[in-house]
Amino acid sequence: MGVAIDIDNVVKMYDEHTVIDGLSLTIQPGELFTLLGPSGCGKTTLLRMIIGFNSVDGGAIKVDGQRINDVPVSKRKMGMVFQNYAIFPHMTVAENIAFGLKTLKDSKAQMQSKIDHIMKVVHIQDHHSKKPDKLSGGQQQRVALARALVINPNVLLMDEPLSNLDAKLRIEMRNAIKEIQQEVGITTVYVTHDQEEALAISDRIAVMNKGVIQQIGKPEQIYLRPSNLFVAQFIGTSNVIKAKVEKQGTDTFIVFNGEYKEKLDNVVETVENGQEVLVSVRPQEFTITQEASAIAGVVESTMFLGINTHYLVTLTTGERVEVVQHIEDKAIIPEGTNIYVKVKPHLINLFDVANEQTLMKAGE
Ligand SMILES: Nc1ncnc2c1ncn2[C@@H]1O[C@H](COP(=O)(O)OP(=O)(O)OP(=O)(O)O)[C@@H](O)[C@H]1O
Repeated sequence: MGVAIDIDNVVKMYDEHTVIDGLSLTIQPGELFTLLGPSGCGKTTLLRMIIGFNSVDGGAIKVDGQRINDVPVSKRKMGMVFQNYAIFPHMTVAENIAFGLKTLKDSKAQMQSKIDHIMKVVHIQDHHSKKPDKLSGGQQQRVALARALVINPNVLLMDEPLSNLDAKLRIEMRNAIKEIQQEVGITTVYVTHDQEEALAISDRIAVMNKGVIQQIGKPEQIYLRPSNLFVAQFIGTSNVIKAKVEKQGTDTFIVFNGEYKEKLDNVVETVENGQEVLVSVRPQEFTITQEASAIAGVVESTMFLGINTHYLVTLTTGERVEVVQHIEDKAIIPEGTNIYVKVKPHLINLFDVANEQTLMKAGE
């Protein structure tokens, strides 16, 4: 089911400027693999190298072990869906989809059967005679998807396909894309800068920054155990606060503000007693408590958002953190209240101050 894609030490230069300098990753057959990163990090550049719109200036791209660097776009058997749909306004839905089949030498009956089939797969069959201006954004994107899939490609490439849709439709369409991708079983490379979308849709994610892969993993691995501070801050919201490691025999503790400490079970052995570290704590990984032994702070602002309440808290260290409490946890705390916060030790992550790399054990 699907093909494997090997990206082996690839380089991309625009004029004299190197934007990707020796990037490697492997995409498994049939998986939905997402390239995630901030604007300008090189996601689209890499996607365009895979389909062949961009030259490969070093290294190799292989599909099922075959090097494709010099294979023309039309011979790569790949389908692509763009942010702006790129469907033709003067053609009906069915004509747009048929356009993808033009280069194949199918009989009329074969073409019709392929078009009918793919319209059903993407749930657009009831609109086959409509022009795109009579369709919603989501329906237009389904047409673009059908046109990419109708040629029965080996690989599907999607570049920010949901960016032009409103928030509600984006969620509906990401579910639809995931379902269709699984039904077809096609190896898919998906580009987005939206971390929530990436978490929701992907089998695996590569987080990129400045042309360099920061981490590759399943959504929950990347969220729970980010490999460096960039990933911790790019995926979701993370507060970063300073703390010190304390070692007592075989036990490791993290000490905040010189006094409040928690025992940690999943820190690498190489951390040293007294080592200063950066700790990333997501807003929901704090607990507000009455215990004076925890980290003291004052509530600067309170925002009630229904299911959760968000607090901006200034700690006595001067650090400002966002704290989220579930509605069931506590009564709403007014601004100006002195509070204490604790962390949930199994969820927080420690990073080296110097290189900002994780100090947590791999695979946890
Ligand atoms: N045709 C080009 N010529 C010169 N530089 C380019 C070209 N295309 C992209 N770049 C540069 O290469 C870098 C990577 O761009 P790319 O479009 O791949 O990033 P991206 O992560 O997809 O960002 P976005 O989400 O904004 O599209 C950027 O610094 C960009 O300015």
